[in-house]
Amino acid sequence: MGSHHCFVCGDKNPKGLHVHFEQEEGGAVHATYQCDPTHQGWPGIQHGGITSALLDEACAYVTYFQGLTCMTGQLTVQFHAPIHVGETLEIRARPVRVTRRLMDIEAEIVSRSGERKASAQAKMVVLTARQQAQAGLSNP
Ligand SMILES: CCCCC/C=C\C/C=C\C/C=C\C/C=C\CCCC(=O)SCCNC(=O)CCNC(=O)[C@H](O)C(C)(C)COP(=O)(O)OP(=O)(O)OC[C@H]1O[C@@H](n2cnc3c(N)ncnc32)[C@H](O)[C@@H]1OP(=O)(O)O
Repeated sequence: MGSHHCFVCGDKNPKGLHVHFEQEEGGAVHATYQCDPTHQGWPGIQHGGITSALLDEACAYVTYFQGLTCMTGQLTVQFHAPIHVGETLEIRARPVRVTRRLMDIEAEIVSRSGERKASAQAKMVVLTARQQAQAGLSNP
């Protein structure tokens, strides 16, 4: 569990998505999520912002499980197919390149039947102690 009040994963956020991420060998993460009717954009279709938040969070969890304090510097999302209300989704992310200050991460969302719904590439910036303090994350 990251922050208890996180919109995507927080167990104490009454308006949150309550997604639980698990770690895999090699630094990858995964979670499942069922598309909720309150998160529609077009009728019956999940809002792209929710899809983006799920992908962003998966990328954040890759860094979190490695003990790093990061923020998303860049997130590029591709929406491949509509996500329908009620569909159960698998969310996955994995590190592809790691330097001292940056983690490049790829994430994707697939349906239970294996249809690729969305994918993303993130640049997660490893915060310096000063940046953590400036962001108010010194005692998260
Ligand atoms: C049990 C309880 C534990 C409690 C723990 C609590 C919390 C922790 C929890 C959870 C983790 C899990 C869940 C996640 C939580 C949140 C989820 C999603 C993540 C987000 O949603 S987070 C919000 C959105 N996010 C922002 O709000 C960032 C705003 N922004 C800034 O705060 C600065 O902009 C910053 C710091 C990003 C950069 O600072 P800066 O500009 O000073 O850059 P700096 O010198 O540090 O760069 C170093 C290297 O990153 C490269 N770089 C920099 N910026 C880049 C960019 N934009 N694109 C591509 N590359 C970039 C440079 O090029 C250089 O690369 P190189 O080393 O190769 O030269």
